[in-house]
Amino acid sequence: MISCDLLVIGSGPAGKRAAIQAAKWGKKVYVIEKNSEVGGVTVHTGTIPSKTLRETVLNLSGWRERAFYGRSYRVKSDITANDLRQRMDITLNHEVDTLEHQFARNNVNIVYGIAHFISPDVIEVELEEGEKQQYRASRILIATGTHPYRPDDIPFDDERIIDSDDILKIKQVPKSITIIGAGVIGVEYATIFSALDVKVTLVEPRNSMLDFIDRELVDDLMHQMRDCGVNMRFGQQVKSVGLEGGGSVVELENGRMIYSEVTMFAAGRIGNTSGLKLDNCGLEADSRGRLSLADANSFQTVVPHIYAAGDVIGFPSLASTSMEQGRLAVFHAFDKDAFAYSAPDYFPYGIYSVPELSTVGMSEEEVVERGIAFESGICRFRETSRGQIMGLDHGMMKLIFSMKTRRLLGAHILGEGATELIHIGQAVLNLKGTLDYFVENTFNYPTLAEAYKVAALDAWNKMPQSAAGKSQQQSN
Ligand SMILES: Cc1cc2nc3c(=O)[nH]c(=O)nc-3n(C[C@H](O)[C@H](O)[C@H](O)COP(=O)(O)OP(=O)(O)OC[C@H]3O[C@@H](n4cnc5c(N)ncnc54)[C@H](O)[C@@H]3O)c2cc1C
Ligand SMILES: NC(=O)c1ccc[n+]([C@@H]2O[C@H](COP(=O)([O-])OP(=O)(O)OC[C@H]3O[C@@H](n4cnc5c(N)ncnc54)[C@H](O)[C@@H]3O)[C@@H](O)[C@H]2O)c1
Repeated sequence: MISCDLLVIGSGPAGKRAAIQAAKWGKKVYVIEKNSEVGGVTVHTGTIPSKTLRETVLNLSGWRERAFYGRSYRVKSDITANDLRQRMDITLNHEVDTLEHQFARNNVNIVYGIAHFISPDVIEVELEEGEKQQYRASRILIATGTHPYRPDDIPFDDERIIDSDDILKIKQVPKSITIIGAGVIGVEYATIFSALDVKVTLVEPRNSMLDFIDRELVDDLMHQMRDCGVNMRFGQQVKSVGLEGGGSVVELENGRMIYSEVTMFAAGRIGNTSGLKLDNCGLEADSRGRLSLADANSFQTVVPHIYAAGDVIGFPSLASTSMEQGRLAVFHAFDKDAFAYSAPDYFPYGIYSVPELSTVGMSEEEVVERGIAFESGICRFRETSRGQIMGLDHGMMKLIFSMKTRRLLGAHILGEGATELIHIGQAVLNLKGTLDYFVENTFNYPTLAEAYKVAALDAWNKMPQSAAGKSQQQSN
C-alpha cells in the first residue's frame, strides 16, 4: 500500500490543475489515468482536437478570405482527412509532451491504470499487465470526466454512424453529414464541416439552439449557417437511425428521411463513474453518471475528504472552468487561503463555431426576466476600420448596461476573434466597471477591440441624458 496526501483520479484539466497546485505545496500527489496518455478529453477527443481541426479547415479552405475573393475562393481545393489529421497529430503530441513535462517537474506521480474505491480512503488501481496496486490517500479528487452518450437503439458502427470521439478518426471527408443535437458540440462541428463544403443537416428536438446565449446573436448565427447551406431540422424528434446503402439514414417523427454519408450523434455526455465502485466510499452518481456536491464552493462531496471537479459534476462542463474547479478544490482540501476559493461572479463561454461566439454575463433575455432597466449597444465589425481591413462582412458585439448603475451587465460577441475579445468585457464586468470605462478610454486603432467603444457609445446615445450621465462624448 502506497500512502499519499492527494490522489487524483483523471488527468484532464481538473485533475491536472489540482495535482500541480497540491504538489507546489510539497504534498505527495498521485494522478491515476486510465488512458495511455495524460490530458483527458480536452487533449485527446474534445477541445484541442476540435479546435485544431477548425483552424486547419479555416486555413486550408481560405474561409477567412472569402469576403474579399468571393465564395469560391479556396487555398486547397481537395482537402483530405489526412490533411486534417496531420496538424491535429502534431498539436496533440506537443500538448501531451508539455503536460508530461509539467507533471514531472512538479514531482506529480503519474500512474497509468483504472482506479476504483476499496473504501473511502483506499483506491485500487488495475495496472496494465493485470497487476493491482493500492493507495491510501488523506484527500481524494474525482476528476474522471465524461464520455459521449450512445443510446442503445442507435447502431453505431464507428464509420457511418458515429459519435463526437469517432469524428476525429474518419478516413475520408464525407460529402454529407447529419448531426443529431444542436448543442455546443453539434453546432461547432456543423459549421466546421459546412466551411469544408460538406452538405450538413442539423437535427434538434427543440425549436431553437444554444438557449443560454443572447437570442440576437443566436439568430444572427443561425442566419449565417442557413446562408452557408446548413439545413436545420429543428422542433423534430428522431424516430430511428440506420445504415442505408453505403451511408446512413435518419428518420424523423414527421416522416422525413435524411440520407447522408455519415450521421454523428452529439446529444449529451455521461459521467465516468460506473467503474469507480462508489458504493465502497459512500457516494452515489445520478442517472447521467454525474456526482453532486455537498458544497458548490469547495467542491467537497458528502464524504468530506473526497472532492469532485470538472465535467463529472456537470454544468458548465468546460475545460476552462474544470481547471479552476480542480485548483479551488485543493485550496479547500489543504485548508489554504480562504480568499482563493471565492470564484468571480462571471466566467466566459466560448463556442468555436464558424464564426465563433463568446459571451460573458447576462443575456438580454436574462436581464428582462430579472426586471432590470437596461440599455444595449451594438457594433457591427464592418463599422470598424480593422473589420474593413480584414474583410469582415459579418460579426457583431452587443453590450448590455444597467440604466440605474451604468454597470456592464453582459458582453456578447459573434465573429472573428470573439473568444479572445470577450476577456475585456469579462474584466470590466467582474471589476464592476461601467459604460464610462469604454467611452473614456482610448483603444488601439485599428483593432476589433474598438468595437467595445462603438457599442458603448451606441448604448450611451440611446440613453436619456440623465442616465447617460458622466460621459459627454457622442459617437459620429
Ligand atoms: C468535442 C468537444 C469539444 C470541446 N471544446 C471545448 C472548448 O472549446 N472549450 C472548453 O473550455 N471546453 C471544451 N470542451 C469540454 C472539455 O473538454 C471538458 O470540459 C474537459 O475535458 C473536462 O475536464 P475534466 O478534467 O473534468 O475531465 P476529462 O478531460 O474528461 O478527463 C478525465 C480523465 O479521467 C480519466 N478516467 C476516467 N475514469 C477513470 C478511472 N476510473 N481511473 C483512471 N482514470 C480515469 C479519463 O481517461 C480522462 O483522461 C469540449 C468537449 C468536447 C467533447
Ligand atoms: N466550446 C466549448 O466550450 C465546448 C465545445 C463542445 C463541448 N463543450 C461541452 O461539452 C458538453 C456536451 O456538449 P453536447 O453538445 O454534447 O451536449 P449539450 O447538452 O450541450 O447538447 C445536446 C443537444 O442535443 C439535443 N438532444 C438531446 N437529446 C436528443 C435526442 N435524443 N435527439 C436529438 N437531439 C437531442 C439537446 O436538445 C441539445 O441541444 C457541453 O455541456 C459543453 O459545455 C464545450
